[in-house]
Parts: sequence; C-alpha cells; structure tokens
Amino acid sequence: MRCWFRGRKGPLGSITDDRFCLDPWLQAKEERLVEAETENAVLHLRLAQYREMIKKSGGEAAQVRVQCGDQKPLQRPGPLAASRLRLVAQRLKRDVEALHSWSLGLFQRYQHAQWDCLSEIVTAVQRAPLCHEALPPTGPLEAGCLERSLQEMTERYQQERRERRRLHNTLVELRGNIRVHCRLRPVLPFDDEFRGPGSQNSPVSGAVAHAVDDETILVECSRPGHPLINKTYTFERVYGPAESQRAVFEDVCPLLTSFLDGYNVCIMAYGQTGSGKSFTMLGPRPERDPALPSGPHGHLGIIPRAAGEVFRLIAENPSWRLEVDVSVVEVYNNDIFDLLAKDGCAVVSRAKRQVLTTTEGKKEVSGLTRESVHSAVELMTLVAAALRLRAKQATAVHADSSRSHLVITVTLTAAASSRSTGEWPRCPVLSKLQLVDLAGSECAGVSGVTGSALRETSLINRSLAALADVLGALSEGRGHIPYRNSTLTHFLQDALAYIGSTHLGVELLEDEEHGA
Ligand SMILES: Nc1ncnc2c1ncn2[C@@H]1O[C@H](COP(=O)(O)OP(=O)(O)OP(=O)(O)O)[C@@H](O)[C@H]1O
Repeated sequence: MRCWFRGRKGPLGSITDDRFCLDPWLQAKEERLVEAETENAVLHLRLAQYREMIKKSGGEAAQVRVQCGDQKPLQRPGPLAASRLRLVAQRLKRDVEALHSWSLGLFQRYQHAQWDCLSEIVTAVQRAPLCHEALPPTGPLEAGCLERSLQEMTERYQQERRERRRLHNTLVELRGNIRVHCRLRPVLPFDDEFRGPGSQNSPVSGAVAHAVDDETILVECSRPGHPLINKTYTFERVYGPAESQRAVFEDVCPLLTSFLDGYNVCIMAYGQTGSGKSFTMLGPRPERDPALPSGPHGHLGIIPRAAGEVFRLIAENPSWRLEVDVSVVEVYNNDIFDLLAKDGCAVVSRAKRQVLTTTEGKKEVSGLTRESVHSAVELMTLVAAALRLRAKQATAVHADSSRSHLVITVTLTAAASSRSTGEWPRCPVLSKLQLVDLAGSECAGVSGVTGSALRETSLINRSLAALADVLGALSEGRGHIPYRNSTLTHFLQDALAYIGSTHLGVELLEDEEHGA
C-alpha cells in the first residue's frame, strides 16, 4: 500500500506533444545546469590536485626524515627560523580554511542553482500545453533533440518528486504512525448551566485541566473528602483553550500529503460528551451551515479543511488523473446507517447496512453509497446533508449531543482512463482517508439521561470501551484483537489493523470539572 506512486510512470511521462514550446526556456535552463555542473567538476579536479600535492609533499618529507635519520640528528631551529616557520604554517592554515569555505560556498551555490533549474523546468513543463499551439513547426532533428531533453528533464523531475515523497513520508513516520494529540476547550457558559444532578458533589468549578506546555497537561483531581491531587499526562501535542482550529489543522495537514502519496490515514476525535469533538472535526453547527471550504470561516474544523487540502493537492497535479469518492455512515446503537443512501424519490434517507468480510478478508459495508465528488464544496455539501440525519439528543451536559459515531471515508482511486492505459497497474483503490467523529463517553449520572437515551449512552460507552480494548491489544501486539466485540471496531477493522499506516487521534478533554 505504501508508496504506491513510487517507481510508477509519473504524470509528466504522458506529456509528449507539448514539448516544442520549451526550446528557448529549457535551453537556457539546461545551459545553467551544465555551467554549474562544469564548475563543480573543475572544483573536484582542483581538490584532487591539492590532495595529490599534499600526498607528494608528505612523501618528500618522509624521505628527508629518513635521510636525516641516517646522518646526525637535526639541529633545533633557532628562534628566528622557528617564528618564520610558524608564520608560514599560519598562512598555510588560513589558505586551507579559505579554500574549504570557498568550495563549500560553491557547492551550495551549485545545489541552489540545480533546485532553481528544476523548479523552473517543472513550471515550464506544466505550462507547455498552453503555448504549444502558438509555436512554429519544428524540424525532425530539432524535435528529436527536444524530445530527448524533455525526457531527461522529466526523469529528473520525477526523481525529485520521488525524493520529496520519500523525505515527506519519512518525516511523518519519524513523528510516529500513531499519534495522540490533546485539545482543551475553553470553559463555556453552558458548563455551569448544564450541571447535572451528580455535579453538586463536585466542589470545583472552572478550569481543572491546564496545558502545562505543548506536550503536557495537568489535571486537578478532586473528590469530596479527599485531598486535591494533580496528575500530569503527556501527548505528542497539547492544544490550549486559546488555540485555533487552524493550529490543530496545521498538524493534520501533512497527513493529507501522505494520503495523496498512497497512505491510509485515519483521524479520530475521542473524548467525553461536550468536550469539543464535533467542533474540532467539523466546526460549529456544520449541519446548518456546511462550513464550506470556500467560505471565509475561521472556525472550519478538520474535515472541511481536509477536503479543501485534498482537492488543492489534486489541482496542483492535474496530470495525476485521480477520482475521489465519499461515503458517510453513522454507527448508532451498534447498527450501521448509510447517511448518503437515497430512497425511491432520490431523497437522502438513513438506511441500515451490514459489515461483510470479502473473499480477500477485507471489511466492506454491503450496499454502501459512495458518491463521486469533484470539489471540496461538493464533498462538504454531501457531509452537511448526511449530518442532518445524524442522531442527536439534548443531555444535561450538552444540548446538542451526538449519539452516534460518524465515519466519513474519502477514497482515492485511479481514474478509469489511466486504468485502461495501464498507468495504475494494481488495484484502482490507492488510499483511504477516514475522518471519525466519535460519540462522547459520558457518565449517565451526570448527563441525566433516561429511557432510550440511557440505552444509547450505555451502547456508546461500550463501543468506546471496545475501541480502547482493540487499540490496547494492537499496541501490545497481542495475538487476538477483539474487533468483533462491537460494530464500531468491526467496521473500522481495516483502518485499525493497518497499524503501519498513519493514524492521528485527537483526544479532547473538557477544560472543566466534568472533563477531569
Ligand atoms: N475550542 C473550542 N472553542 C470554542 N467553543 C468550543 C470549542 N470546542 C467546543 N466548543 C463548543 O462546545 C460545545 C460542545 O462541543 P461539541 O459539540 O464539539 O462537543 P462533542 O464532544 O462533539 O460532544 P458530543 O460527544 O456530546 O457530541 C459546542 O457548543 C462547541 O461549539
């Protein structure tokens, strides 16, 4: 699954007819490149000469030493000769240092020139289709030369891209394939309003969890009749209450480049009810205002921002010929509902689905609706429609509490045209991005739920406990992973099992007493 793009014929390989317009541009760049290479070669030559000279003089000195050893012992130089020798040695040292810094500078200039050339080549190649028709016809010999030079440039460009991809994904891996970030939301007015029946026992109000630094939080744990205990927890990253949606997304953004590079990515928001999972993942009130990535919304959550970024990356590389489709499901009361399913009148309606195991052992949801999308706005319009169907319920803790786990799956596939030309020889599915807004864990005593809502709470808590068990079993490398203990883990089995791919969990803690 990893690095599927690597070693494949890259997108520029298919540009063959648009090369003739590159002549003056490319020639100039090619000349600069050749100049820089020549300069580098000269430098290497001079370095070799200096090395040779040093070797030779070393040999001569050894010879003199041998000869002197046969005769009488060397007389110590007088003070005048010694200071002269010291001066010569100092001058030589300075010369060597100057030569070293000069060659270093030249090497750096060479590297910069190479990068400039390559980026200009890439721009030129990308602009090629636009100016092709404006050019006069070219002779066959010239065309052949240009073709070869374009091929070389294309190969170099592809090499650079492969290197970029390798470096990017190595960096992402170095930061960890499973990452847990923690966000503390600010204390909000409703935190006091919605104090549940159990909260009168809590002597503390206001913030009880604090960001100590950007990796540590401190939680004040208080129980009536017990002394206050402070506990600290560390995460890969901690966001304080004042940190923006943009700051959270900045850490997620590199994963989307990995998704486009063929890696599976799963981003989950986990936390207790009202702690800000939906706010972080979607933004405020996304079902009413879909917070389309084109709008001027500063509060956009991870999902609309990710949609914008995925399509921005695709637009940056038009020759990739990729297709994007999306499915939206909710896991509610241990059942899976397709939130993009349409009834007979093509109206979106909730439809129950089952998880099946395919002959290759993969998990699939039978009859799941997958809508093809061509822009972030299209994607978010579908998500907003699906969200209107998502199960919600007011509780004493949170007036707009989600009662289901929401899973948005964005699948990247090779376009049918590139499949038929054999450009993508393997399975057409390249990678999957799963964006999960889990239902919040809650204490029924505090949230004050009764009747069917109490059953929902119990099923939510059980499925979250099952998820914790699966993650625990995976991290401990246990032989048996209990995926089947809940529909949520069964449904997410492929994403969870693919532990080698990149996961980032955003754990959210409420910045007040319930969250502690
Ligand atoms: N960082 C934040 N800044 C400002 N307001 C926030 C922040 N995080 C959450 N909120 C607000 O807090 C409230 C609860 O947030 P949200 O609905 O995201 O919680 P949740 O964890 O998804 O809850 P549940 O699990 O019950 O659905 C919302 O009104 C939301 O706008």
